[in-house]
Amino acid sequence: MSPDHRLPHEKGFHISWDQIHRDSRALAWRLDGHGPENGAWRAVVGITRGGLVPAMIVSRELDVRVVDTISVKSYSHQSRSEAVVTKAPQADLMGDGEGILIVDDLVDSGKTIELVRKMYPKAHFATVYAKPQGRPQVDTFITEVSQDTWIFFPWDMALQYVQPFRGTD
Ligand SMILES: O=P(O)(O)OC[C@H]1O[C@H](OP(=O)(O)OP(=O)(O)O)[C@H](O)[C@@H]1O
Ligand code: HPA
Ligand SMILES: [Mg+2]
Repeated sequence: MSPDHRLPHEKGFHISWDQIHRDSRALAWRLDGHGPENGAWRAVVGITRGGLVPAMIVSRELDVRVVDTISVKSYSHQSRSEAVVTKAPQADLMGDGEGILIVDDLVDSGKTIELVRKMYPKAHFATVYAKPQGRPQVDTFITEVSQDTWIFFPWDMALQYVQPFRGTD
């Protein structure tokens, strides 16, 4: 994608599979022992689709075997539209969210988590990455990036050839 297509984001932060794995593990370790039932979490819920990778890694690290999903759609390419829930997790599992760890890959404007938090006010919200505008919406995160940075995840990228810095004749 050309830089023009990335505007209005000034910068790109490109994350490899290895990096998201390490950062998701760091998130799990930070959350370990902080659940309400003897430190344990009742369930991990991933916000689709980006939250599914960190949710899987967190649930694996914390040995949580109950994993569910909530589907929220809010972005089409890089433009934001109204966030809508297109699939909810199991109602009897969720209750008001007490003991539930809800995981997403990142928080940007905070609108996605704001919507989910209204549904489950007692849940704990965790993201791997956070931008300043959405930061107040998350309880735990690992790395902050500036608001004008677009985060590129490994599932949206592919290895490709790049020209040498000095070019060729
Ligand atoms: O804090 P916000 O401004 O709401 O943005 C953050 C959300 O946007 C992205 O999801 P997206 O809606 O693009 O869907 P996807 O996870 O299926 O790619 C990202 O994965 C977060 O869920
Ligand atoms: O920076 C971002 N990267 C990928 N998806 C996103 N959805 C909102 N912000 C971002
Ligand atoms: Mg998402």
